[in-house]
Amino acid sequence: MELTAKGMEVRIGKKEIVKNVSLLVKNQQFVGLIGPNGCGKSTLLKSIYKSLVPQKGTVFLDDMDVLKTSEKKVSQRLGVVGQFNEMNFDLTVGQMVMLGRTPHKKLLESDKREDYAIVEEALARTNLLDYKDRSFLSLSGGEKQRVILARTIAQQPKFMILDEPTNHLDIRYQLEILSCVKGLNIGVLAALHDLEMAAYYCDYLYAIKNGEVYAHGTPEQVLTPETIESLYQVKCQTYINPVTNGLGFAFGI
Ligand SMILES: Nc1ncnc2c1ncn2[C@@H]1O[C@H](COP(=O)(O)OP(=O)(O)OP(=O)(O)O)[C@@H](O)[C@H]1O
Repeated sequence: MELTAKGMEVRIGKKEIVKNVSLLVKNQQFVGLIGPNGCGKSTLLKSIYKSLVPQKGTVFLDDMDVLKTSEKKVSQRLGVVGQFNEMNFDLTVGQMVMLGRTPHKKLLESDKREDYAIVEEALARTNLLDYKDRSFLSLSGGEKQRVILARTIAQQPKFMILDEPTNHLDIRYQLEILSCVKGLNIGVLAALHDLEMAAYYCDYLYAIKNGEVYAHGTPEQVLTPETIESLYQVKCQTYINPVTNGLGFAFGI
């Protein structure tokens, strides 16, 4: 499934936060959104997944006009792992992940054997089988993050948007989560702060600065010292990471 966002503009109050951004995620591509704090990544993603209404722009998932289609229909195809996942009421991990099945059910329809099997598989993919009966609110930040990903996997979306999915996660789980998402073989658009991970997992990158696309291309094209220095106001040198054989980065101020 292909995502096409064109001419996205978001203003909050008088401030222009997203300025005429267009981007494309081709079928099964893993596309990363990078850029400094406050450059507009989350706002852009929210305007794409209907959490806020852009002043201008269109979003299509293949031929589905996302901004004009009902939430339920969109959720049958698009899964979202947002940045903040706080809840005020408690559910078990199993119940939380079962919520991912909601878009595929009719009102008050009960859970079927197939739904339980899908939930088990999502828990297995995220290494959470042992947590199934734990209370969600008792989990650590990183564990909660994995549950939210499991819920989104159980939704069986054809496209996934993730806003800093590795927030709260230790190094091992950062790698596991991104490998897990990559292994879904669906289109992915993810805001990522870690440039080595972006270089390693992404097929294509959009760098955002002051609400605009500053650069886009393959990780090798975008993640040059010059672009990184301009985006983040740091000194930077790139090298080949001896462990991953991917791009590595050394920073200083
Ligand atoms: N509801 C709001 N009211 C006022 N300003 C807002 C609102 N939401 C976002 N902003 C501002 O818009 C700018 C972009 O915020 P956004 O969260 O999109 O950035 P980001 O690139 O995702 O940052 P980070 O990397 O820190 O998560 C920031 O300056 C933020 O303060």
